[in-house]
Amino acid sequence: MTQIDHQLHSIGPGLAGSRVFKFIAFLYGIAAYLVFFVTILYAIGFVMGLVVPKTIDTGTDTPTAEAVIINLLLMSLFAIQHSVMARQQFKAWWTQVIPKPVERSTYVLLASLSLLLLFWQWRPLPTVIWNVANPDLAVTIVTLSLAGWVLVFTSTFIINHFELFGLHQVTNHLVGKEPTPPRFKTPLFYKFVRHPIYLGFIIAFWAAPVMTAGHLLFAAVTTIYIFVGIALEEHDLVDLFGDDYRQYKQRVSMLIPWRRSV
Ligand SMILES: C[S@@+](CC[C@H](N)C(=O)[O-])C[C@H]1O[C@@H](n2cnc3c(N)ncnc32)[C@H](O)[C@@H]1O
Repeated sequence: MTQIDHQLHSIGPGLAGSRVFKFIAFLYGIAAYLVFFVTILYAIGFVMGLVVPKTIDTGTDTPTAEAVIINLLLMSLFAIQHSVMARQQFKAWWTQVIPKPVERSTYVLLASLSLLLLFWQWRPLPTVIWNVANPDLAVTIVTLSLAGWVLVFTSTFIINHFELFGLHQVTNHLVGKEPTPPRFKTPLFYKFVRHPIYLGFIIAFWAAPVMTAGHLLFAAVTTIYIFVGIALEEHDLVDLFGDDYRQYKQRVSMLIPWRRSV
C-alpha cells in the first residue's frame, strides 16, 4: 500500500461511519441512480431511433474510417470501464480509495456517463444494410426489440434491481444495516438462461427493421463485448458461488434457452 493509499484507507472507515456521510452517500446513490435511469431510457431511444434528439443514425457527418474509429473508441471506453470496475480485484483496491457503500453507485454513475458520452459523440454510418419493406414484418421486429428491453428491465428486477444499481447499498448504510453478502439465485428467466439481461440487450440491438452500417457496428461490437463480459462475470461467479454455479452452468444454457452450451 502506498502512503496515500494508507492515508485514504485510514480516513475511509471513520468518514463512512458518520451520520452526515451516510446521508450524503444516500443522496449520491439516488443521484447516480437517476443518471442511470435517464441513460437507459435514452439508450432505448438512441438504438431504436425514437423520440430522442440524437440517435444511432444521426449526428455529425464524418468520413467512414474516422467514424468507425471514433465509434470503436467510444465503445472501448465503455467496455474497459464497465469490465475493469466490475472485477473483484479492482473492487478490493478501489474500496480502499472510496467508501464501500458508494462503490456500486460510483460504478453505475461512471458507466452511465461513458454511455452518455457515446450517445453524444457517436458518428452515424448511414449505409443501409437491410430495410424491411413489409409493414407487418417491420412492426413485428420493432415489437421484438421492445420485448428485448422488457426482458432487460424485468430481469434486473427479478435478480435485484436496487442492488445492481447501488440504491440497496446506500440505503442499508443509511439505516445502519450490515451489507448482505451476494446470494446465488435462479429466479424465473434465470431457470432458462444464465444471462437474461444480456440476452435482452442482444435482442434489442439486433431487432431493427432498418439496419444501417452504424447500427450494425454497434450491435456487432456490443455482442462481442457481451460474450467477453460473460466469460469474466462467470469466472467471478464460480469464485463466489463455487459448485452451485458450476452445476448451474452444466444445467442451464448461457443465452439460448434450448441449447445446452450457448
Ligand atoms: C448486470 S448483472 C447481469 C446478470 C446476468 N449476467 C444477466 O445477464 O442476467 C451482473 C451482476 O449479476 C450477478 N449475477 C449474475 N448471475 C447471478 C446469479 N445467478 N445469482 C446471483 N447473482 C448473479 C453478478 O455477480 C453481477 O454482479
